[in-house]
Amino acid sequence: MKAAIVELSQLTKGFSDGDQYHKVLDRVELQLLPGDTVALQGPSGSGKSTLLNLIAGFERPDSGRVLFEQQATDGWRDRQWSAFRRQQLGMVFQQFNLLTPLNAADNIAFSLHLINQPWNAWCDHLVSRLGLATLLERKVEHLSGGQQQRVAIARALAHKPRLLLADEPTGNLDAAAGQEVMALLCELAEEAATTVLLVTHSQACADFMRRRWRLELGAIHE
Ligand SMILES: Nc1ncnc2c1ncn2[C@@H]1O[C@H](COP(=O)(O)OP(=O)(O)OP(=O)(O)O)[C@@H](O)[C@H]1O
Repeated sequence: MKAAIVELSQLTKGFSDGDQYHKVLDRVELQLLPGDTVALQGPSGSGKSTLLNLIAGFERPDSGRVLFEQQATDGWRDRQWSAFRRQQLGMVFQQFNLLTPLNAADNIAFSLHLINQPWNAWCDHLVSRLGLATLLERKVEHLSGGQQQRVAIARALAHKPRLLLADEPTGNLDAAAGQEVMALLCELAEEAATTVLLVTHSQACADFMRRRWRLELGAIHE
């Protein structure tokens, strides 16, 4: 059996609201294997984004562990989390989260700039497959939602990360644009050998993934 890219072990996380503690994740166990594509679904407020935030290091667990490629992250400082995100992680969000003063090309090059790498043949391939060749000089705020999400996918995969976290990537798109974005995301993640964990409320979107998990009452069910 291949070693997990990400493993959550007995992971518990909750939030305090006044003097009430509200447990969101309760001793969650999961493993994402190399090449996995997984849809994470569940009711609103069940903790899907919280789980992604724990894997990305934006939140810290109350107890339990996040392991990345068998390395425990418990002792990581902010600097190590930043390096991990720059080098190993790609992220795609519902709201695109592009750098709006910049054009499409500079947004895509941004991930490479953070690790001191130049634009390369893989970036040209991403641009070509995502249909962005004629849009590279355009400010991203002047692009349509579908075009912006295609730029976001190129940015997320430009450095061939080990793991792609996608949070409702089609949430702001119509059905046709959503299907197109999902097909490209899957194709390019596979070419980059990137493991995908995708949060979605859309069954059509989840159907693009090979595995499906449901998060409910703090626990994951496959
Ligand atoms: N930083 C925070 N402080 C306090 N409570 C939080 C925080 N982040 C999340 N929560 C709470 O944790 C619970 C899970 O939130 P989360 O956003 O992870 O759910 P979700 O499954 O992604 O929901 P949705 O599908 O609606 O996006 C919610 O009750 C939310 O209010």
